[in-house]
Amino acid sequence: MKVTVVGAGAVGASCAEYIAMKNFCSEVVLVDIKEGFAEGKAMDLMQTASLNGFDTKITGTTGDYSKTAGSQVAVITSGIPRKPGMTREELIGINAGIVKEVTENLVKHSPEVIIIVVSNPMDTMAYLVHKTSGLPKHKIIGMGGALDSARFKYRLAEALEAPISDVDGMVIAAHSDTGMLPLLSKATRNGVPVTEFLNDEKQKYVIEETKVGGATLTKLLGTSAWYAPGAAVSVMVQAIACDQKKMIPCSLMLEGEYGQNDICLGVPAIIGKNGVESIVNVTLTADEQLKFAEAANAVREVNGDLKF
Ligand SMILES: NC(=O)c1ccc[n+]([C@@H]2O[C@H](COP(=O)([O-])OP(=O)(O)OC[C@H]3O[C@@H](n4cnc5c(N)ncnc54)[C@H](O)[C@@H]3O)[C@@H](O)[C@H]2O)c1
Ligand SMILES: O=C(O)C[C@H](O)C(=O)O
Repeated sequence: MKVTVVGAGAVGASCAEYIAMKNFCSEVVLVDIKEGFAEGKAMDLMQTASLNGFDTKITGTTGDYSKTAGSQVAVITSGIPRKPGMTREELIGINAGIVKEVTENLVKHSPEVIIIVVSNPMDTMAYLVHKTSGLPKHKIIGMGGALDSARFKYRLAEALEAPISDVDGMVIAAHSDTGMLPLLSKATRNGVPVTEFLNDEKQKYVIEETKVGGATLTKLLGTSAWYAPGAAVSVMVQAIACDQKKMIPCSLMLEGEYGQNDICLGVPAIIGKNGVESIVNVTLTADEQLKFAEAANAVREVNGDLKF
């Protein structure tokens, strides 16, 4: 499988590295706008191949999309990241233009491509790709839930004082500081609801720390995170490449599911060779339904700032 990653910055390079290390792709093409940057990252990564034992060929290009032709999957990470104190939504002014232009270039050279959208504000950028790419809806997947769920599991393991392999859980709704919905009611430790182990204070801690997971790292790093985002994308690319039919929460165009229409929001989905194989309808509590609807209202407002 040939995969293109647009944006050879922190997330793009990390994602290319994880994909290569897992050795399931024949080729990864990195694209960046900064002269020589993608070529340099590709060369540096290729020089880890003999050390890390992978055969994936990684190449780089400065904006030559003919090199991406025939990609089955493309990941859009191009755009600016937030700085401490900013919200993801504040990035829309710069990132919308970048994501639109990149999408047009990708589809021109790979009309059958499946696009994974990473650039922020991600739910709105995924919506923009739907409105501008002409691709069918099962081929556009926003990455947020996979990362947020990994952070949820990290916080659950911390609160439970348990190994992460013992815990399971999922985050849906918006990829934003306020609109994330960690499904505590469904989270388990080896099949036992975590609510049986955690008191109210610990439950609240896990939920709040999960929601601001990206902001916490941005404050510590001075820019946003890249290892877990890169790993989350690689899991999604592998689910497509290997037709795993894995259930992963992703930001998808909703047409009636979860009571929403004409919006991209995080919902559990089965991911396989066609991209989105199906959306999974999970029964939410009344409180979760309310929070999901509130998150949708907030994302809809941000989408209103888009110009097509
Ligand atoms: N959805 C998520 O969960 C998630 C997670 C982490 C980061 N992000 C977002 O991903 C984006 C990238 O973050 P980063 O930390 O990698 O930033 P970064 O600055 O390290 O890398 C971005 C790269 O995009 C390139 N770029 C800009 N315009 C381009 C264009 N038109 N064509 C090709 N390349 C272009 C830049 O030159 C840069 O190398 C940000 O918007 C960030 O908010 C999203
Ligand atoms: O927090 C950010 O701005 C980047 C990304 O969305 C993340 O969650 O790490």
